[in-house]
Amino acid sequence: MGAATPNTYVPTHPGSFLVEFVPGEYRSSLKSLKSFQAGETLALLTGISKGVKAYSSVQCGNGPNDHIELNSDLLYVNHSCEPNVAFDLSASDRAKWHLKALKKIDAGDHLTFFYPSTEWEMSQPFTCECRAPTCLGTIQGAKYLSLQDLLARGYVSPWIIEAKQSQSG
Ligand SMILES: C[S@@+](CC[C@H](N)C(=O)[O-])C[C@H]1O[C@@H](n2cnc3c(N)ncnc32)[C@H](O)[C@@H]1O
Repeated sequence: MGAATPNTYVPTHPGSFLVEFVPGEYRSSLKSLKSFQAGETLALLTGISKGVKAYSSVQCGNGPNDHIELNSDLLYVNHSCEPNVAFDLSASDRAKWHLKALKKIDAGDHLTFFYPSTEWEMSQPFTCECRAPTCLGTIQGAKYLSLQDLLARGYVSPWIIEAKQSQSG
């Protein structure tokens, strides 16, 4: 699925999430239409496919081909340095991969995840506009952050924790 446009948009999770389209490159975002408790699963990652590293991919391991495309509105989950959701791809069974709440989410909240929690070295680094008090500025991937900075965001993929431990060891 390529990026949607406002004219052709059909929600992939009707009743749960809605893309808010903003003119300009990469300005759009995903809003929750429902409330969720911390720890709750917002959605299973159905419809994913293998991909190559891209602005739209999510990394699922340290192999060269360990990138997936979400093929859904979850593409529009922006980054925040104080995120409210995480992509948990830790299960060996892909059917269990899911988006989970890191804190209480109210209907109307925008969904954000901490991109370095899954991305080692991003294809498209950017200057973060999350405005969180603990904003890290430039977001390039886990390779460029300390394990402490990663763990402070509530969730990090287990393979990234291992890679950071080997990097510093
Ligand atoms: C997977 S897309 C997320 C959806 C994107 N906002 C869009 O409209 O297509 C990732 C891109 O969105 C932008 N982005 C996401 N979070 C951001 C943030 N906190 N600050 C600035 N840009 C961000 C960056 O350009 C990033 O490469």
